[in-house]
This record gives sequence, C-alpha cells and structure tokens, in this order.
Amino acid sequence: MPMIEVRDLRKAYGERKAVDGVSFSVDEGEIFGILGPNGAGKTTTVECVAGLRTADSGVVRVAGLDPVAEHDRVTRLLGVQLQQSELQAKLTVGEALELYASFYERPADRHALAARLGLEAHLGVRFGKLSGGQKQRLFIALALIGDPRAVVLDELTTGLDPRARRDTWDLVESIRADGVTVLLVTHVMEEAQRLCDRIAVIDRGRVTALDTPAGLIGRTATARVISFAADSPLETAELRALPGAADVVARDGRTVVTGTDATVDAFVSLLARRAVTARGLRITDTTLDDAYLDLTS
Ligand SMILES: Nc1ncnc2c1ncn2[C@@H]1O[C@H](COP(=O)(O)OP(=O)(O)OP(=O)(O)O)[C@@H](O)[C@H]1O
Repeated sequence: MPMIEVRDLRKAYGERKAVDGVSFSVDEGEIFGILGPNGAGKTTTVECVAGLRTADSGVVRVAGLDPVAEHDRVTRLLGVQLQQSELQAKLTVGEALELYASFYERPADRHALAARLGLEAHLGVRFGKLSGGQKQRLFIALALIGDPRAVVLDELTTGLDPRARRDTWDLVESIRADGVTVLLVTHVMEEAQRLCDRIAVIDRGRVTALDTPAGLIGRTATARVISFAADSPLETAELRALPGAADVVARDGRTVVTGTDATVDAFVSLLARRAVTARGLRITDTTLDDAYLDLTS
C-alpha cells in the first residue's frame, strides 16, 4: 500500500480549476517532489492530502485512510509544514514545541527533536526574534513533533540563504533516513534534483510529467549543451547540420549548441576534420531547469 495516494483529484475555487485531475502515489520512505510554477495547484493538492481542504472529487488516502473523514487518525500519521506558517511572536521555541506536543498522545521527545534540529540553544528565544532559517527549522520540528510516518513540507527553503538552505536539505535527508516519507512542494530545481526520488511536475492543475529527476532530464529532446568562444571559424550552418542538433545560438560571446550525444560525437569529429580548436569548450548536461521549462507553460 502506498503511503500517500491521490487519484483524479479535482478542486475548483468558483470558476477557477485549481486542481484538475491530479494523480500520484508516494511509497513509504520516499522523498516525493511536487514541482510547478506559481498557481499550479501544488498547495491545494497537499492541503487536500492533509485533510485541510475537501476535494470536489477524486480519492486521497494517507496510509489507506481518508484525510477528511478520518482526520484525527491521519493527523497522527502525517506532519504538516505549510507555506507561510506563522506563530505568535511572543511564543518561545520551547513553548511552541510544548504546545504542539500536547496535541499528541505519544509525541516525539521534545528535547531530542530540538537538539536534532539545532534549536537546543534557542528554546528560550521568542518566535519573533528567530532568523528565517531558525523559524523554518522550528516549523519542521513542529511537523515532526507527533512522530509522524509521513510529512508534508511546502516551500521549505523559500527566503533562506544558501547555507541555511543546504542545512535544511541535510535535515530532510536525515528525516528520510529515519524512515519518514516526505512529500515536498518546491519550485527550487536544485532542491528537487538533490532531494527527490521522484517528482510530479504540476502545471495548471494537472500532472504534466512524473519521473525521477534523471528521467525528467532525459525526457527533454535535447540532453547536451556544447558551448565555446564565438571566435571559432565554424559556421552556424555546419553546426546546425550536426546530427541531433536542436539549436545553435550566440549568447554572451559564446556559441551554444544544444543537442544529443550524437551531436557531441559529430562535433568532436568536425573539429578534428577541420583541424580547428574551439576555445573555452564546455560540454554540459541539460539541467532539471531546462526539463522543467520544457514541461511547463
Ligand atoms: N482559497 C482560495 N480561493 C480562491 N482561489 C484560490 C484559493 N487558493 C488558491 N486559489 C487559486 O488556485 C490556484 C492554485 O493555487 P495553489 O496555491 O494551489 O497553487 P500553488 O501551485 O501552490 O502556487 P504557489 O507556488 O504560488 O504557492 C491559483 O490560481 C490560486 O490563485
């Protein structure tokens, strides 16, 4: 049985179809990403998973339970950190953990959790005085306080500096290492690529692709990018004629050819045949960014 299952989920706000037939399932122990542009329906989808919104139609199950009809049981299994959460500014970290722990029969050990999230030294600090990264760590702690089997993390690293972002990623990996299933909403490509086992790309309320990060990248028609200084004697026409070449453009004083492995092989042969060098040659893979742009409007 999947840990989280969503089948043909639909939810409209008036005329606006926010979620329009979304399906996916998340296996136990997986980090599953939901990736998509602003307004794609990501938050609405995870709110339905958490039982915070009632779907118009479709099926949502968490460990086989209905998050709306069996809300209390699902709350014990599923921790939730939603986008733009807030707490009272005067509440201290310790008080927030104590308050949230009181909602559960068997909460996690507050002190161990605070230590694990690097909040031990901040237990007496008021919420309003915490940095962005510390607030985010507190919200993750609150999502984990019920010792859940799965956790929803929505826009986890928005507004964090690069170090805090990386620390948060390490934390998500350690949560998964403990066997907790993670449903992660993000529009940070690097985050999705680094953390997720599989990703559902959502656009305008629909799943446009569902695959591993490598699978999504491989789907893009062009998987290799060759670039070199624009002063080479190679003609645009002969580059365009390379097998598999999808595009040749001039950008920032460089010539950029996108294509496939066959394009790279033929390009190297062309250099040898013409006895020319391509100064500053770089051959890179298409990134998840490119794949994402291909898959969304
Ligand atoms: N309570 C609401 N009432 C009316 N419309 C809403 C409501 N919540 C969301 N919407 C609309 O539904 C669509 C999907 O919103 P949702 O928040 O699920 O998208 P999202 O992918 O999470 O976007 P973002 O990345 O910006 O958070 C958007 O057009 C949004 O404006």
